[in-house]
Formats: sequence, structure tokens, C-alpha cells
Amino acid sequence: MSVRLTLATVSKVIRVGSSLNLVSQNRKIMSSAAEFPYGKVFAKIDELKPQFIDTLGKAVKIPAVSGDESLRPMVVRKAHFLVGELQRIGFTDIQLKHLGTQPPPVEDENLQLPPVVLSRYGNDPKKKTIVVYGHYDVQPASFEDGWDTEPFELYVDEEKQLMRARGSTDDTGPVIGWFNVVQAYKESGFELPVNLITCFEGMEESGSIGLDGLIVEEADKYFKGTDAVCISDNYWLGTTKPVLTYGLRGCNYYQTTIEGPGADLHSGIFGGIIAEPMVDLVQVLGSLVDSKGKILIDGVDDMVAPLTEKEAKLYDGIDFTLDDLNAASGSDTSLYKNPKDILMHRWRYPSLSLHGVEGAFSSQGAKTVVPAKVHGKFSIRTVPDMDSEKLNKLVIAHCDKVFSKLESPNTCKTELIHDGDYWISDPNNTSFTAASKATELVYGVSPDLTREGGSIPITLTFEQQLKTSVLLLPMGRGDDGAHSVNEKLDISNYVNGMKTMAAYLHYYAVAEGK
Ligand SMILES: NCC(=O)N[C@@H](Cc1c[nH]cn1)C(=O)O
Ligand SMILES: [Zn+2]
Ligand SMILES: [Zn+2]
Repeated sequence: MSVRLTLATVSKVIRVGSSLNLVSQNRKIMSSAAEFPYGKVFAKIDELKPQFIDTLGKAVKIPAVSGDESLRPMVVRKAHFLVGELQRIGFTDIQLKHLGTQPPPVEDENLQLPPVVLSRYGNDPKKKTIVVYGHYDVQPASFEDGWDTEPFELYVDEEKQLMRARGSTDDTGPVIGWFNVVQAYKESGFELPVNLITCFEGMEESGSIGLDGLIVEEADKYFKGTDAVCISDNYWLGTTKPVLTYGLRGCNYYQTTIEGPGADLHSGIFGGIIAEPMVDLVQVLGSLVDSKGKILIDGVDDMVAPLTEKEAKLYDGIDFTLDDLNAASGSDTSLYKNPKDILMHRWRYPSLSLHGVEGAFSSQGAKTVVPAKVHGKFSIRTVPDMDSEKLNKLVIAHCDKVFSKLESPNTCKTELIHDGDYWISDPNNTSFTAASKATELVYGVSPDLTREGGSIPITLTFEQQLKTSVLLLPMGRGDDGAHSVNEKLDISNYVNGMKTMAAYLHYYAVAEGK
């Protein structure tokens, strides 16, 4: 049998100091036309690259920070921006699902949760149906944090071939990527090989509050007939090798509030005379974790699943070094030097991070204030087999015990702000196989299978409620700086990420089974 060969042009993949060496400018990948008949879609993605960068620029301009109540109108504005784009491209049945008011703790009791954007492209019963999930909200960012350029303006660095902005990699870039893939199929004259349903939320960075209920509610309605869920909201481990991800840690986020004086006070007048809430809080926060990363709350480590020999072996072949970690953190501050230990502590052990103190003096200068009420924020990344409710009880009991030992006249309350479960799945299924083929086609290398230290709270809910597999198909690199200053997405990752998404839809459509 003769097989016609097509050439799919794959953009430059940059390898820095690596052994992979798969790179070449405009690398040509030979693929059978019977196997991948959409070479024209790839060409269209290349052709429309300037427009796709432009669309991303418009999206990141909207400061959709879900954690900042005052910016909630901006989150809603971004939802409407997405609706406009979906209409332009030809999605149908576009719905903004409202989730009601945000539960406490919250300043404004009437604060509305941002809407979830649902839409469809195609509804052919002969085709498989894929739900793509992403989030349009972002972490806070301000130029004063140390950004090189304004965080809510897309800066295209022509020399480094990257795009810098809050949301560029987490998660506005991948969300806009899905739109672009559909546009590229359409404009190159092809039907999409699957029915696509989009589910984009605006509260992911704040624990996906309200989304669980919507998924339960719509499982047999909007999401009926879903064969697989694909999420592009995480990152490669390093900077060169693509990965597919089959596990996430969960995240339980807490605040400890300590209050006493009726108002902020002058430390010259009241210092040494009254009990200072900040002094108490520092001691409570300081009792949670030590400088080696050990969680000091009794009972937490006992819940962690023991490491089996089989699991330990999974870490052997992963392409990751201490240098990758140092490059991503911009430092040499790792608590572990061995790559296997680093990955285990990122993926399969819990961690406790201290995030900040609301209500405390935090600006430049030397204000001599005694804050009257402070909220210490911290979170625990959870792993199998930790029980979320049991963890909450242990955390609250620990904080109460430490505070009571201080014999302070102030009051102390620790509460859960939000939680999201960990998730782990078997990557030997049709969806992962399709994504693996797509990755090989685009990057010429088979992806590593990884877990992730971060959290996407809704993942387990999708799996359980839609009774489908979930695939994590990352677009960006490990050094993208998500949640950090100078967040970026390399242009090659944007373009090749879209090609991988496009090819995944095809390989999943033609594969046998779900
Ligand atoms: N790209 C995923 C991501 O950044 N997820 C957040 C989710 C979260 C949980 N609680 C607050 N945010 C993460 O921090 O992992
Ligand atoms: Zn994200
Ligand atoms: Zn994030």
C-alpha cells in the first residue's frame, strides 16, 4: 500500500544546554496524510500567528484578578470579552452561568461570583465530544512587584521570542489557544473532528468557588455525552521537553485572624502596654512549618500514602535536573539537591506555605503603627491519602493550641477559605495516547508523564461527575513564572501548543474507545 506523505512545518523549539537536541529551525516532520490529514490547519496557525498574539494581547489587558474584590467587575468584563470572541469564531449555545454570591469570608456580602462561560462548537452525534476547561481569572500583579513591563499589557520580546503578561501562561494563553485552534480549522476549510464544549471559569485562582455545583447541575444537561475532558492549565517540568500530566496536589487555604485593639495604634504610646495582634500572629504562623519545609502540625504526615517501590521507579526516567529548578526559581535555594527528592516533594508529599498578612503594614517607609486586626494567610498542598476535613480539624486545633499557650487577651480564629482535592489518574487511556501522538507529531519527541505540585480544584469533580477521563495538556514551560513577576509564554509554546491541541482533537476523534 502506498502512503502519501505530507510535510508539517513545526516552528523552532529551543533547547538550552540539553541532551535532547531535537531542534532545528523550521524542522520538517514527515507524517502520513492518512494519519494526520490536517497539515493545512498547522499552516493556518502559522499564518494567523500575528492575529493570535493580538487576541491574547486584548485578553490580558483586562485585570481579571479573582482574589481582589474591587476588581470583580474586570473579571466579569473578561467573561464578556470571551463571549465576543466565541461569537466571532462561530461557537453556539453560548451561556454565561451565574453562580450567586460569594460565600464568607468576604468583605462585601453581596459580591457576585464571576460567571462560567459555556459554549459549543458542533453537535454531531456521530462525533466524540470533548470538554475543554480553562480559567480566565488571574493572580494579582502590579508593576511595583518588580515586573520589567506593565503586567496587564502584553509585551512581545522579539529577541527572546516570548510574550510577557499576567495570564500569558496561566491561563489566558491556553484559553485563547483553544479559540484559535477552532478558528484555524474553520479557516482552513475543515470541520472540527470532534464536538467541542468549552467551560471557562473566573474563580480558579480563588479555589473555583461555586463551580462544583454547576458541574453537578449540568452533568446530564450541558455536558451530556462528554467523552473526555482536556485541561490546559499547567506547565512542562523544564524548558524543553513536553509533558502530559496525570496528577495534581490539592490545596486547602486558611486564614488566622487575630484581633484586639479597637483601632490601629501609635506604637510609641501603646507599644509595650497592650498585646499586639501581629506579635501573636507571627508566633502562630511560625509554629506551622520549619525552615526545612517540615510541617509541624501533629497528624498531617500520618495521612500521607507510603511510597511504594513501584511508584519510586516512576521518577527514574523523568527529564529534570536541579538546574531546571534553579532556573525556574531564579536562585540556588532548593531544600533538596537530588532531582528525585525534588519531584517527590513537589508531587507526592504535602507542603505548607505562608503567603502574607492582610491588615499589617506592608508598604515602603517606616510607619510606627500597631495593627489592630491581622489575617495571616497560609495554605497546605494536599496529596493522597489526606482527608481534607480531618486536615482542617488538625490545622484549627493546632493554631488554637499555640495561641492559647500565649495567654494573650486578643482573640484568634482560624478558618478555611477554600479547598480543592488532589487528583491522580491512570495515564494509559485513549485520551493520553491521542495527546502523546499529537505531541510526537509536533515536537518530534514522546512526552514525559508527570504529576504537578499545583492544583486545579475542579479536575476530580469533572472526572467523577461526567464519568470521563481527564487529561492535562500543558502549553507553557516550567520557567514561565506563573503567579510570579514577569510571567511569560514563549511564542513557540503558544504556536506549537495550539498545533498539539489541534492534533490531539484529531487523534482522539479517530481512536477506538473513549
Ligand atoms: N494553573 C493552576 C493554578 O495556578 N492553580 C492554583 C489554584 C488555587 C488553589 N487555591 C488557590 N489557587 C494553584 O495555586 O495551584
Ligand atoms: Zn491556572
Ligand atoms: Zn494559577
